[in-house]
Amino acid sequence: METMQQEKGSLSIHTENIFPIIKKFLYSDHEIFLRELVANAVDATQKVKQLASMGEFTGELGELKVTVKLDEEAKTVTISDNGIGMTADEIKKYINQIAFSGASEFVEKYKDKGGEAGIIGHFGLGFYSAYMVASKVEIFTRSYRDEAQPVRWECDGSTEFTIEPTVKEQRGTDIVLHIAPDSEEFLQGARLRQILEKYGKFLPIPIEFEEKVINNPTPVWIKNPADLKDEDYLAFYKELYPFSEDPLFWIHLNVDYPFNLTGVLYFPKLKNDFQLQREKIQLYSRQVFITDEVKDIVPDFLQLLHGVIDSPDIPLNVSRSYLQADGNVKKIGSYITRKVADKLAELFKNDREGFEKKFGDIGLFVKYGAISDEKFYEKAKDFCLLKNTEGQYFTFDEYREKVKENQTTKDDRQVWLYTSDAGKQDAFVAAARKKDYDVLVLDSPIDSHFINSLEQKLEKVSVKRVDADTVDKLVEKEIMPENLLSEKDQEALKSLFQGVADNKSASVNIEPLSPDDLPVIITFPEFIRRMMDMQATSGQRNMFGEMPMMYTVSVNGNHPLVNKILAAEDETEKGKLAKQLFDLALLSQGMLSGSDLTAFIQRTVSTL
Ligand SMILES: Nc1ncnc2c1ncn2[C@@H]1O[C@H](COP(=O)(O)OP(=O)(O)OP(=O)(O)O)[C@@H](O)[C@H]1O
Repeated sequence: METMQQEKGSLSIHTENIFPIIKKFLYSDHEIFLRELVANAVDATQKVKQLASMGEFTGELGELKVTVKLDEEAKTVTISDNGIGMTADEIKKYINQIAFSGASEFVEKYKDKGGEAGIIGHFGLGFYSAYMVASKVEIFTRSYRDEAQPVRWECDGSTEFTIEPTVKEQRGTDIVLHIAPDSEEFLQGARLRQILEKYGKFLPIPIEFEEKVINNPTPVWIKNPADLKDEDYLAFYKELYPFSEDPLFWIHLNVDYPFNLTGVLYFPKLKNDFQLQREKIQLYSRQVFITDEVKDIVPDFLQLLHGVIDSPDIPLNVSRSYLQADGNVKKIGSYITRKVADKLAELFKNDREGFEKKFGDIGLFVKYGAISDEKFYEKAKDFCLLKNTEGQYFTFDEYREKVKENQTTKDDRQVWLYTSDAGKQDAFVAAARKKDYDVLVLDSPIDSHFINSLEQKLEKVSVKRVDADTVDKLVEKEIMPENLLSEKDQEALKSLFQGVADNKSASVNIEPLSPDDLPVIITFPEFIRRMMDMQATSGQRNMFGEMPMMYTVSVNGNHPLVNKILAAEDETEKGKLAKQLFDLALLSQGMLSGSDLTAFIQRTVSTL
């Protein structure tokens, strides 16, 4: 065994203040010290295992593990491993120089940008992150090399360190943190356990804390898909999200070129509430949890999925703007997008019926993807389904065929009709169905955006809500019914109803509808209504401000009751009739409320 003596030295530091700076920058994320030190300990065990497999280490490997110990009285937290260990020279090189250069590089880079969100928790500051919580750190280590002298290193966060021979029986490293007075929260067992479970739940070797192993070293994503059953994937889902409903299906990701990535993505039952996203995709790097804020790595719509992505190729120690420009990160986004689209296409092709049943739960996701990602749309256009009021499902092409005959306008455009609420818009749906028009159900919060993007993408298709116009005008045909009323009668009706509506947002039209249609119909012009809907769902302050919804009052010139108004002698009688018909139209659109509704009911009762 080589002999060594105590040695003192000074870290080659350009600024004396590095530790206070580290402390300040990492303010919000002190807890990652444990992630960093445990990850180093795991790496050390992996290294000795690798040496053994290459025949460079022939001793007893033993059961490789990492142990975290808390000593409340001594105010220390110790991270121990039986990994590769370090010689005195290695400590000098790896701890005094390399680890330190990592820390000083960090400070150099970010000293002016301490506030930039995102960098902080992601930056693997490595060994020196110990000084965020410790006033003094000791290392006891014994290298795997037989002849190596065990050493003890100590540094109190100043630029001075001590290194000296020590006694240590076992191969490996103990890192002893003397917790600083301002970090005593880390002297609580429950807090340490919480941090270990957050970052270390799937580390590849056992992590022991308070006599219990806290991790599952072989999560499904690192296994071979061929060896896994559905139960395994479902059990893993429960492990990730104990309180969630089972997912619908999943994709096992596995790629090693041009970047390294494994993972499992699950499709949850989304229903219609994509605002309520509690569970998130978790990002790991070699089984170390990094974050569940993946918005710079995974395209927005994919964030509706759940599961795990593990990639050592995602740069974590850089700022957000850099991340977005990073080539690997972009490729990862498009790889996942392609995999997800392929999986959906395969499900659609192999089991159309099953796919239709699931569509209620994944439609929101598919539509969101189709709107926001051109490449996804290219695939999704063949499996994105439209459902009609009869509960039948169609692809875009199938639907085009279905309505071609009956819903093509005189200028050769198709009009696709939809309802956003089949119950409320029942009268309009019924009118359209009577004309043999098909009506789609598009009632999810994303649909106003989806419809807009459909119109831009599909040639010669307009999409209109059933109450966007009177039924004859929804699909403008060659032959429009003629107006039988005289100009004078039309004028008279117009000013009568304008008076009754008493509303600047209402415009009155006299129209030659069928006598079977309702006498007065209130409709909302598609374009403005949709823009307002879109702004409401995207939660922006909108350019329409508090503007009331514009609507059209269509008076059916061919209805007997309208003729009765014209025939009435007395002006008050005319007014009364018109008011009653107008209120009925409001009622059918759910727009009659408060004292107007009460008055309407009383008036109606008194006529019976
Ligand atoms: N428990 C340990 N056992 C053996 N060597 C260790 C241990 N902890 C640290 N080291 C050595 O010290 C070096 C520096 O560690 P540090 O954590 O600062 O940086 P890193 O692990 O190389 O990178 P990162 O910044 O990503 O953590 C390691 O590369 C390793 O060689």
